[in-house]
Amino acid sequence: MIHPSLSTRDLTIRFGGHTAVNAVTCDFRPGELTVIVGPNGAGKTTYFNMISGQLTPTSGSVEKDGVDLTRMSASQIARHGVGRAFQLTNLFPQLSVLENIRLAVQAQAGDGRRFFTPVAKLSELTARAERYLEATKLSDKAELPAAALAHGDQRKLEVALLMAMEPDIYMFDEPTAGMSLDHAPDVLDLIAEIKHDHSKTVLLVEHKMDVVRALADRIIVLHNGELIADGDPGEVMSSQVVKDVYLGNAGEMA
Ligand SMILES: Nc1ncnc2c1ncn2[C@@H]1O[C@H](COP(=O)(O)OP(=O)(O)OP(=O)(O)O)[C@@H](O)[C@H]1O
Repeated sequence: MIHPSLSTRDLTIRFGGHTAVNAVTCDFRPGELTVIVGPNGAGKTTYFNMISGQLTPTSGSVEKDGVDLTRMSASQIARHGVGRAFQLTNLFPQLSVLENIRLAVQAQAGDGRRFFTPVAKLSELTARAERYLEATKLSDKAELPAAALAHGDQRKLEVALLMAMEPDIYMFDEPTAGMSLDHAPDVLDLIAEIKHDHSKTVLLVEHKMDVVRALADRIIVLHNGELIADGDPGEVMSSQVVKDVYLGNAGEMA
């Protein structure tokens, strides 16, 4: 059995009297893509927010490769190799697409604070940035200001920035939300490629069943903040407990 790269133990958060995530214990392993499903308000995003440090749990813990991340800030957690795709929060809108990726590569290389970069080093960083540009099919947009990208291309740029961080754990929260049908396959192909790298662990929150079917190695189901099912996609989706949960949410799992 492969050793878990990421674990949550009894992870819990309460907002006032409301327990949004309740004692979720789960291990995630390299080479595995886990899709987290559940009805609206089940606690999926809140669970993600505790793993990536946007929220501090009320109790329980998050551990990566034996390191306790529970009380760390979001940026410390990112430096420990947990990368989450965010909508444009780490983007410089006026800089070109390539420059944005190069800055992310530079930050990953530990040169983020250096004002002057030697030319040889700069060309190496640019070459790496160009690889991510190509992987995300944005090469023809390299010189455009990031702000000028259409929504679908901005989502691809988010993935490029995430790849440039070279995280061990990739977290995606509805990566194709709001995307047109012609752009979504590119992003899904990228995630599929990431999952083929067996050193990476991928966590995905997703409502769209075609996306879940295409990518999931494993599905976990949250309901009212609790983990109610965990396992092989076919088994989980056909289980009675999942059918019961979704019965009152017809149409949600399209
Ligand atoms: N900062 C907060 N303060 C108070 N309540 C919150 C906060 N964040 C989340 N909640 C509550 O926690 C519960 C879980 O919300 P969460 O957004 O994690 O669900 P979700 O499964 O991601 O839903 P969706 O699929 O609709 O995105 C909800 O009842 C929500 O109202």
